[in-house]
Amino acid sequence: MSIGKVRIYDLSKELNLDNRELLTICDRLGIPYKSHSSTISDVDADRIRETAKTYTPEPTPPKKVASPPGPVKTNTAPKNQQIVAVHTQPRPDTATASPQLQQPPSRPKAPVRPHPPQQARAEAPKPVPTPVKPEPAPPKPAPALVAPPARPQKAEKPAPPRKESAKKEKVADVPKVHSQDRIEIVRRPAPPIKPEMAPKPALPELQPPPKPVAPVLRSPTPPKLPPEESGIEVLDTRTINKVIKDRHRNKDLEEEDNKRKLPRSLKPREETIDDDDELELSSRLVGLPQVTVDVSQSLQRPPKAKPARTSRPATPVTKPEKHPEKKPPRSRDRRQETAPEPPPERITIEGAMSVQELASLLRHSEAEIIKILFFKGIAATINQTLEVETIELVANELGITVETASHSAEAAKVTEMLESSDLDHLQRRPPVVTIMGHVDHGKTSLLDAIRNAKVAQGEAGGITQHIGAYHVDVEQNGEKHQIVFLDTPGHEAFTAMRARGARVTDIAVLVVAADDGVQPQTIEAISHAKAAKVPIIVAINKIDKESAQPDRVKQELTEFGLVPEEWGGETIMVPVSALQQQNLDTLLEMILLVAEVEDLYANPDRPAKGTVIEAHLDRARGPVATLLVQNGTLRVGDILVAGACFGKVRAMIDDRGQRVETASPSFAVEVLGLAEVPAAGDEFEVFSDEKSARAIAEERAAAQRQSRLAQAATARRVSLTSLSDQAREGELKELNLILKADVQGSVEAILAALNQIPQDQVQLRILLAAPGEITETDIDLATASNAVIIGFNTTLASGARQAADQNNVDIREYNIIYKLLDDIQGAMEGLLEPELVEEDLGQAEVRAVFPLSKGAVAGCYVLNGKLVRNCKVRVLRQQAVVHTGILSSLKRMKDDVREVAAGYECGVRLDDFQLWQEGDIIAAYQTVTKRRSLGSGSEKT
Ligand SMILES: Nc1nc2c(ncn2[C@@H]2O[C@H](COP(=O)(O)OP(=O)(O)OP(=O)(O)O)[C@@H](O)[C@H]2O)c(=O)[nH]1
Repeated sequence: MSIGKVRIYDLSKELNLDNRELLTICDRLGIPYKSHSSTISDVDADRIRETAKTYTPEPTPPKKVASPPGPVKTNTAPKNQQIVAVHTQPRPDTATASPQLQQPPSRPKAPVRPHPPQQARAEAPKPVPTPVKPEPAPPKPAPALVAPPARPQKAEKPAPPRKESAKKEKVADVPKVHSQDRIEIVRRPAPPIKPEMAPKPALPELQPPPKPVAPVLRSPTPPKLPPEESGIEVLDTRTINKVIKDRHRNKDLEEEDNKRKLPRSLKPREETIDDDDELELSSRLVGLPQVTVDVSQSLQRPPKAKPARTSRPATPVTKPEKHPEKKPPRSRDRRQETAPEPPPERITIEGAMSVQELASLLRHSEAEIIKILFFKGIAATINQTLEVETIELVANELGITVETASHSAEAAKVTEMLESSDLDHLQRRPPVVTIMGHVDHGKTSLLDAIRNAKVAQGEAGGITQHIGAYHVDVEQNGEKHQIVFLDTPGHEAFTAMRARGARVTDIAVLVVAADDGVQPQTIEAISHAKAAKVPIIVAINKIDKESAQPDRVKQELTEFGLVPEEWGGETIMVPVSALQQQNLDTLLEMILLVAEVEDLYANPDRPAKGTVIEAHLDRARGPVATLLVQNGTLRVGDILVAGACFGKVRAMIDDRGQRVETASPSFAVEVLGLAEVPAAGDEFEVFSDEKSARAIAEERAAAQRQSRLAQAATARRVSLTSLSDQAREGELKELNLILKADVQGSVEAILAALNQIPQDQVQLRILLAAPGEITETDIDLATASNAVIIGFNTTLASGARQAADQNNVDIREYNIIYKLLDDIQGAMEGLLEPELVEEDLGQAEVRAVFPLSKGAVAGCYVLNGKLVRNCKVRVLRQQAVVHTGILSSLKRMKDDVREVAAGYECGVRLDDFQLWQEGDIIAAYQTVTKRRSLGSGSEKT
């Protein structure tokens, strides 16, 4: 590809052609490109301009859609824009919470449509800019079709008889093959990516019968993603940190950096033990005291006991999905004979597995696994069951990434919101965008700047705590578009929520501060977006700063597969300043551009389906859930099931605080009327029949209860077995916790933050972590397992307080996460045995000895410090300790005194020592307790 200077997209605007047409010309001229956001050289651009002069647009290309232009249509007419946007200004009185839906490639019924569009085009003044949305067609039955004037550009080249030649490779045949209805969907520019796909590319989706399934809704993942994204790359923090370190180590060698494509740590480590070592190790290990742990209980497990996982009882052994290869032989002898297969880069597991199974999965010897465990302080045998955390520990050591099946499924989840029956009613929907990035890189500011509102203020703890959703209206080329932003929080603690954010996202905007570059959460965000196959647009923020180095950021991003367009890559990178509102229009334009490539359709004419973005219990209003409608239209009065919660929509409030009656695809609304608080990430669906809705909700609730019981049982078992383990361990302590919070997001945030607390000396056990009130059941669990209950922004159910008092259960309530973390850390430190430390008080020299009838008194001179009655003393004679005891009597002259300071004389008598000699030194000291800290050694109290 030539190092472009002109973006195809811009050229299409210049020539008044639509992107697809321009791509067709590119194909004809043999100019390579990947998408209409690709750039091409000036020379190629000139060739295109030349060709464009004689270019004849496709006859029927149902191309654009935009239903009848009139953007403000009300629900009346043929459902075009019916779902009136919730725009700021002339909000349709009835309140219809819906971003504008554009009749998708309006699937007209009339196969004959070629004419209308044609005319439309002909009439449509080419003026690229905006207006002139052909009013012409409106009256016609299939206005939508005619409307396409959305892209007036074409008009210009009307004359030349619509030669199919031009477009034939791509869309041309389309209309013929398929029922006219589907044409538009197909027209998506995605296919152009590969010229070979020319002959009716994505058409299959359009076929009426075969349900197109998810691909339509969720981005089929065009070219946006970098090359190696073939596999899902979810990097854990350790790997990320490694990568960062690597990168910084080589910071100054930028050229080398350039060459380095994949961070070393992402590749499997080569470090293997030779056979000899292995043998030796094996034999050594065989003799190891069987101090083994029930590793499944993981008491010995060093640090981080990912509590989140606790919730899911480790299921029996699992297999990697991605390693179809046969298991390597297990016997050690045979193992040594076999040529080792290259270890995998990542494995996927579903739960615990034995050392033997893990070895086979990792393609390393059992001895090596055992060795690694051994050096981590875990003595394990070949048949020992390892928990997920332990497996991760081993795999990390080997440079292998571990994914839990559920995790990867979640990340890569394609929400199949569309059904085949929707095909005939598809309309374009606004893109749902998530803003991701490292802490303080300006996510909130950017969102603020874009929607011109204040969000950053008043966030408890100074950080965004909950996911919200907002939409903005963007006018482009005279057309009104909408973009829905999910407001994802930026603090590291909310990683889990952010990951979820990517799940319902069509496009991820990755914010990277130009003065700070790629940071751990930047990389996490990249891997989450890649895993979810969501296209990434990079916003290089804070370019107003003097220290901004946008090129450096680009350079750093290339290491993670994001190569800027201007460097020949495919990633759109827009330098912006949220603070000075610089370049925001370009960013929005790019979002719309990418959105156009994605197939973002939904059928508003059906009952709603979507995802719970957030939910909490409001004291006044009851359960409140923020629902993102992904298909269909949600209406007040609808009966729905969200996760295991049944509900009837009592009221809906949009992101601007307005009550609305309906919410259409891509729109998020706060819904009142649920019976319980669903979990964020739960899917919801509207049912026509209350009875079946209730039945489904109950069924799911029962399943949840079941797993909760299992979870509690597991927790109890853990607690019991821990007794023996702890006894063996001697040092290890644990703090059992039950965590209840207002919303799932908080739960996850807190769990993630707790994970950061060092746990090598005191381990945290989260017996239960769930949103909701603190109930008597929680108290029971706490009583049974000697746990402390932590409540975050939540309340106590009736009877809970009394039960807690009766059972002496400690309930701690918080509303600021940092305070909670401090307390937990304090409590953990409190569990460490305090250390007794000696503190010198002073020294005195014996200058005379006065025998008494009973014993003797030493006449002393205090050299330094002081002597204190009842303090501890050592009697030193020629630097050797001749006695240690308590200073039982201390006199000045004849008076008993409490202490004598340096420079004074005094009489000292010890109960159990009389053999004083002149010249003896009395060293006085006291012992004090010092609190040990979790991090390192000890710290004074
Ligand atoms: N100079 C400059 N400062 C910016 C810009 N954008 C954001 N900031 C500043 O960067 C800091 C962090 O901005 P936020 O928007 O809170 O960052 P965030 O990524 O949302 O932070 P978290 O919510 O904590 O993850 C604030 O002090 C902003 O004023 C920018 O374009 N230029």
